[in-house]
Amino acid sequence: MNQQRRTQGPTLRFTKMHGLGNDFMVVDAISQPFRLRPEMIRELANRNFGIGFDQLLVVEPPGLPDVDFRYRIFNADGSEVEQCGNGARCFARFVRDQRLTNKKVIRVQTAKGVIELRVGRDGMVMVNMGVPELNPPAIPFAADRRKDVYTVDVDGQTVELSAVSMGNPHGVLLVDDVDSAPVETLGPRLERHPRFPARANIGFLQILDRSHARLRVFERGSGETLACGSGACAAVVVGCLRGLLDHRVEVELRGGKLVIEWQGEGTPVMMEGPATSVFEGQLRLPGDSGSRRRRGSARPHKQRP
Ligand SMILES: N[C@@H](CCC[C@H](N)C(=O)O)C(=O)O
Repeated sequence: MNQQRRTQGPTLRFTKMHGLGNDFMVVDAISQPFRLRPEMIRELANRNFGIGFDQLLVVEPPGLPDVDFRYRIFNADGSEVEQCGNGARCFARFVRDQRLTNKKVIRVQTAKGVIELRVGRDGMVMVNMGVPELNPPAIPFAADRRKDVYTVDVDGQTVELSAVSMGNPHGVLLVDDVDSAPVETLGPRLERHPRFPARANIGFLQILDRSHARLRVFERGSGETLACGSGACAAVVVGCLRGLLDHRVEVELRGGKLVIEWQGEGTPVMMEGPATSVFEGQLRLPGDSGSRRRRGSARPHKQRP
């Protein structure tokens, strides 16, 4: 019995959430100790053998003055990344649901700077996603000068795309119809294309009219997701720069709709959308003895409007 206790490590409380079907395991690392290795994150992200999620979000105390929290993001493949739009909305809902703050405007430190989140009365969350970066080395994207559209060679096939960073790197391709777009074939090749030295999220954008678009995103480190918030912001920036979209656009993703606003170069992109809690759970992590067995329990989450 004692032996068994020693092989089981500490328990970890978490909340399963999603933003339009882009799903997350969210961990409060303020009130409980938390450190996971990349292989453990991959195991937990597995949809058959683990909890299953696109990203892990970790809430930590702030490391800067005038900031409420620090928020870290890990893809399903265990890589730590700079930005997550849907995650930011879920983060805002999480810190209020868990009573870590009662503020309506929350300032959060991410790996790429501070973002501001505003929780509305209707439960919708508005995120200031910051000013998009279009300078190739800063994205990072390999090009000798900045252009709105780049030509990229993918195994002998010429592909036209735009490149932008929303804190994280995005490539955006215009397509006639997202349903038949080559997301599964071109997505992974472009994600790891040498011209994106830090890899990239690849969006396939269909323009419906000047204020409506459809989008599918093959995400870096997670594969195609039902929605990508930073991808929707990047797509609207690209659509505006190419003169195809107005300043306020409803973007339809596979999991639902986001409203994105961008007033043009040098201004921040605003994103508005929902954040949903699904259930709360508890895991027993493997102990130091190397036992890889996990035990868990979960209870459905009561929704607040
Ligand atoms: N789902 C996210 C983006 C998550 C990070 C991304 N996969 C990356 O590697 O940059 C969103 O809603 O923005």
